[in-house]
Amino acid sequence: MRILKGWGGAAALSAFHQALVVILINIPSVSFGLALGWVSLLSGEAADESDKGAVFAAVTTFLACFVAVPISAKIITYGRKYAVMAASACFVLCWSLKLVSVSASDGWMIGGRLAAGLGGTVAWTLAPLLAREMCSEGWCGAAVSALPLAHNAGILLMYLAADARIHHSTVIWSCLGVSVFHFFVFMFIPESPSFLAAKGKNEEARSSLAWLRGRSTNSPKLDAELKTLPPAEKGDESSLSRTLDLFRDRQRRWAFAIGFVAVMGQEMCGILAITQYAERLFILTRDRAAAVSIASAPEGPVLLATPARHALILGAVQIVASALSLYLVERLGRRPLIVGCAWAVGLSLGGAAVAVWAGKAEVAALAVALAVAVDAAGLQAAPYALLSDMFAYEYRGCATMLAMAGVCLGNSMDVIMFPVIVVHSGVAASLLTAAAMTLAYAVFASIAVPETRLKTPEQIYDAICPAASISPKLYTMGLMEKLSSWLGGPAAGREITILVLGLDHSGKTSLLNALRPPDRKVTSEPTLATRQDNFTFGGISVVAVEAGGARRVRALWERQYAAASGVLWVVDAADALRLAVARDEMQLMLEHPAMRARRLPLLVCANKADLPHALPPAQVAAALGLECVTDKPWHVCATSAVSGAGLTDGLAWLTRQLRDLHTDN
Ligand SMILES: Nc1nc2c(ncn2[C@@H]2O[C@H](COP(=O)(O)OP(=O)(O)OP(=O)(O)O)[C@@H](O)[C@H]2O)c(=O)[nH]1
Ligand SMILES: [Mg+2]
Repeated sequence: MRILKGWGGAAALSAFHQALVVILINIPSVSFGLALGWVSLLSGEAADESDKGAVFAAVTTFLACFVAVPISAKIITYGRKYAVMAASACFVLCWSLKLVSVSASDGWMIGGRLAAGLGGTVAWTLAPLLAREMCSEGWCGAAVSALPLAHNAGILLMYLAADARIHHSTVIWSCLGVSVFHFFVFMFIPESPSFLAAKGKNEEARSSLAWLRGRSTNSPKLDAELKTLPPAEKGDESSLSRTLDLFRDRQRRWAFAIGFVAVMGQEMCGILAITQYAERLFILTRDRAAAVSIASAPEGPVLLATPARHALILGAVQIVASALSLYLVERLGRRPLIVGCAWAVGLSLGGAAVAVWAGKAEVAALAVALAVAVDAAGLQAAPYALLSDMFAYEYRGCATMLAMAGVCLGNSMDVIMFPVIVVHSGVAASLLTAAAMTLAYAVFASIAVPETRLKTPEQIYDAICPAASISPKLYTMGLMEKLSSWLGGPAAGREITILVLGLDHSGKTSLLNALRPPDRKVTSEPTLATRQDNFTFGGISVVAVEAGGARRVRALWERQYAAASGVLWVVDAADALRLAVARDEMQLMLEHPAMRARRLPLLVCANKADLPHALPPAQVAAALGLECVTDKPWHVCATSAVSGAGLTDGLAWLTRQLRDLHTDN
């Protein structure tokens, strides 16, 4: 630890702790991969069974998942940590039963599969939730995407064990050892800070966050992130009422529908079956090729390797690509990855189908390998990141649970449908079906899937389906995207007054100008008294009252205080010398009798962030003494009125706060 602290300070320690947590929360997913690999043809359990037996084995495992979804929903209400441990406990049971089944009847084996299904579902529902809650912004997409990587690693490990002909009981004992070890190690990992904050355990949340971010518990640097944690939940709301609440809001409903189809659809597209039944596919491909080539070339077809090795190569390709997806999902974003990969996988599978028809075994193998690689590099992981981005803490759990039920359904259909098509209509038909389904998914993704990386749920909802009160004619302004829209007159519903304050020359008029369509922009002369404008942010009608910041007109600010529901405080982040003046003015404003002890959201724009010497938001917050502001929710964002950058995030925060105030009152 000391080495890490010396080498890169808190950042290195934080990266180490977060990586450790991501690995540990995904160990049960590795175990699930191992269990599925064990069920597959290569590893033994179903090796002596007929086609029907192998399908039955996989279906038993997946059907157990349906039972596990409501169980998972219940366990996570007691704690994320206990749920991860429960997942490992299921795998301890699974491997123990499989150990008994080596020398006993099939009943034990089926029990083992059910336990794997239960543990696997708990692991799959928890890993994206926990990764999102424990990792910092900018890393959590990659952390969520580690789930398919862990799953693929489990399958590959089992394939390797089978290829190396390791004895069955040695394999089972090793798997059992991993689950037991994980169960005990996880006891020492802190609980999710979001979960603790939602339970009102703020001190524990602080310690947990401090450990995750590699800082001491009294570090002021934790304050900003602590403010983003969910507030303490009121009462014991059941999962069912939370789920009903999820569907009550039109925007959330749409977001869920898109996330659900994105997650379930990619599971249904056939890659699982194609990898799980890879060996069988390659045998059939080889036989088909042999039949064609016997007629034309007596020496037989050229094959890259044995069918079992083909499956192993596929597993290796998949794992490398899954590792790459961790980088791509943060670098490229969710949408380009989902859309691009869906088209590429669909076309590769179509190519593979044609190659099988033409009897080109090697081309088919390469096309399938390409499809598997592209699928693992993006299509498998990115929908999970998309789904977890779409919901705030309170709905993320039930949205993930419901999506997991869809995943179980998708997987079950996958493992039932594709082998049946292979047996009745041939490999080419099954590849063609998978290609058609993936291409249909690609069309859906191209039309419906939004970009969600580094966006708040409100921003995502506004991109998917603007709130009813927003004019359908949205004004799009470069990076501003669809967040803000201009309405000529007051929108329907209650209007909320936001004061736009700050020293002269800080950029108040320019920032509001960035939200106006070209024909409504005002000249950026110093504002003399006040200027009033109507805007709609995220469905809320806002009257923005901008007051001139020159010294002689600051005395007029207080006339506006009583009507204010929120404050947008603009500072020139590139003018360090005047920050002290801005601080004093802000203190005066906050201590005014009409403002003191009122729970008004305070959004501070650290403006002119485009200038080279602009201070980052954390330094602006420190210079303004924001840590002493305890009676108002506050947030600092770096903005540039020139490009509009940063304004979207800040306004989304303000909108969320205003919406909360609006619903509380
Ligand atoms: N580079 C850069 N310049 C900015 C930015 N925002 C505002 N400016 C410039 O700063 C100057 C002052 O901007 P205004 O928007 O008029 O400032 P104000 O806060 O409204 O000033 P008062 O009305 O006098 O209180 C103008 O020349 C703007 O072009 C920014 O984000 N980046
Ligand atoms: Mg002005």
